[in-house]
Parts: sequence; structure tokens; C-alpha cells
Amino acid sequence: MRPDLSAVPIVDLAPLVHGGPDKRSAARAIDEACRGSGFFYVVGHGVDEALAARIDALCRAFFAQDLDRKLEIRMEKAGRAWRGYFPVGGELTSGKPDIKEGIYFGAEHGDDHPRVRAGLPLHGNNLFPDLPGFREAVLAWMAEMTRLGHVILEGMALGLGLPASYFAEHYTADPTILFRAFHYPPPHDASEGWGVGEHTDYGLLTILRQDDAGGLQVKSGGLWIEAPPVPGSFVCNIGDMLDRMTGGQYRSTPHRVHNRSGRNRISLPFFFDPGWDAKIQAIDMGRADGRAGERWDHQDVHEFRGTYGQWLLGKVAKVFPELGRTAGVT
Ligand SMILES: O=C(O)CCC(=O)C(=O)O
Ligand SMILES: [Fe+2]
Repeated sequence: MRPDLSAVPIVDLAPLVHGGPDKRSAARAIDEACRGSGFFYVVGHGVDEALAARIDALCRAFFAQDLDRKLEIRMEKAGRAWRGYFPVGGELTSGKPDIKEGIYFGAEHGDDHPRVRAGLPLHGNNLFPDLPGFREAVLAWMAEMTRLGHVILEGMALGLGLPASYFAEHYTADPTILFRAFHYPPPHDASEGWGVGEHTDYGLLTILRQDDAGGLQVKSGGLWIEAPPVPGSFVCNIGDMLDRMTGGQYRSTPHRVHNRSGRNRISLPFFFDPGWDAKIQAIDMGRADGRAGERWDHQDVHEFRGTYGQWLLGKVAKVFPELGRTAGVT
């Protein structure tokens, strides 16, 4: 099947990155995409290609190691911080083991961070692979992705007719950030399951760097369409909290991955989400409700009242049930 490139639009972020009169047209393009498939590519983002190539190479080197080496930073070692490596089959995105392995990173919270002291899950120090330059590259990447997250949310606010600083003021002054590096091995046979099963993302915005293997599929208008690799771009999609805030006018779109390329696929999703204590509230949209019907997980995101931290804990405990039990979340 030929990928339908037109289905996932490409937005040039340069006017938002550098400022100028075309800001509003970039914001409009984001707004249209969020009301449509909920997915868009961004180019003109200003992220250093050399840094992207370095991260990609480091991740390939990490995943190519023996399992024992990789397990030296297994998630169990980080306990409640929920960081580190999980092996193929270790994550259950939609209730079944995914055919992928990965590493979870987050903000580097020191031991005296108040939420680490309070023993909150998902807070703490990262477990970095023992490969030269890995730590520095990941920290630089997370800083770049955070910068980009702020730029895209400024565009989104403008597209919604809100002040550019709306999300920064209400939700992302101290964002919850999660960075994951995934490796999807080529399947042994056609009957093997999904690299990532159908799901929606939990928060505000996901910014994904994918390599040239392809395999990301997006549910648009009831049909599964491909989001094929576009060199130098990031794939962006919105998560459940934006769907919730916009009364469903912005779509938190189901997606999944199947690596049929015959080679290793590396993808680098970055999640730019509301602050831990941010109270999630509806934006006054002044227009008709756009809620969709029954969701993939049978939850009603619009019924949710509470902080982002509460929402995220419930979600993560489902995909890593054992860790959820250890951390006392389930
Ligand atoms: O690897 C990909 O292309 C998608 C990953 C994804 O959907 C996720 O981590 O939420
Ligand atoms: Fe996702």
C-alpha cells in the first residue's frame, strides 16, 4: 500500500521558532491538524541534526549489546522513579506485550527534590547506559525537546485563539517530561504481535523522532493510515489531556506500530506534558462539543477531574503492572 502523505500534514515551524508575521498561519496549520487527524509533522524546528544523529547512533549501540549488559540498567533498579531499561515484551501498552525494548528517561531530579523526598513515583534520577557521551546527549536532547514543546504549545494556544503563553501559564511552567528510546526488532514471522499496540498518549503533546524504517500507523476517520518517515522532521500528536481540555475538538488519536521493514527500527518519543500538580481543566472553546464515541480503552477522558500526576500514575501502572504493584500504585 502506498502511504498517503497528504493525510498527515507537514507544518513549517520556522515562523514560530524565529517570530514574525507568519506566526498565525503556522498556528492555523497546527489548529487544523489537531482538529483533523490529531497528527502532524513539523519541519523548520531548529533542532540540530547532528545531535539527532548522535542520539540515534548511541541508542543503536546500546540496543545492540547483550541482554545482560542492558539489564544492568533495568527499570527495577530505579524503583519508584520508573526509569531505565525494559526488555522486549516488558511493556503492555494495550494489555498485551509489545514487540519492542526501550529505555525510559525523565527530568533529572536530585535526591533533595521535594517530590523525590516525598517518595512520589516517577520522580528521581535517571539510569544512564555506560556508554561514552550517552548521559550528555540525552540531557541535551531533553533540553532541546523541551524548548520545542514550548514553541509548539505556543502555536497551539494561538491557533485556539488564546494568548501565546496560555499553556506555559497554566500547565507547562514546570512540565512533566518523559523521553523514551525504543528499539523495534524486525519480527521473526508475520504472526508476531504489534511493536506498540493501539493506544492514545496520556498528556498534552508527543514529539517523535522516527528513523527511516516506517511502521507508525494512525487512526484517522475510522481508517488506519501510515505516518511514513519524513527526513529531518518530527511527528507530533496530541494526548488525552488536550482532548479533555478542548472538549474533544482536538483529537487524541489512536496509533500503533508494526515494524515490517526487515531491519531494526529506532524511535525516540518525547512527551511534553502538564506539570505534576497542574489541575486539568476545560478551555472555554465557545464552540460545540466535539467528543468522540467510545475510546480504545473504554475510559471517558472528559469525566476526569484531578491533577496530571494522578492521571499519569494510573496510566503507567497499567502498562508496567509489576512496577505499579511495587510502587503501591495498584
Ligand atoms: O515508536 C513509535 O513510532 C510510536 C511510539 C508511541 O506511540 C509511544 O511511545 O507512545
Ligand atoms: Fe503513542
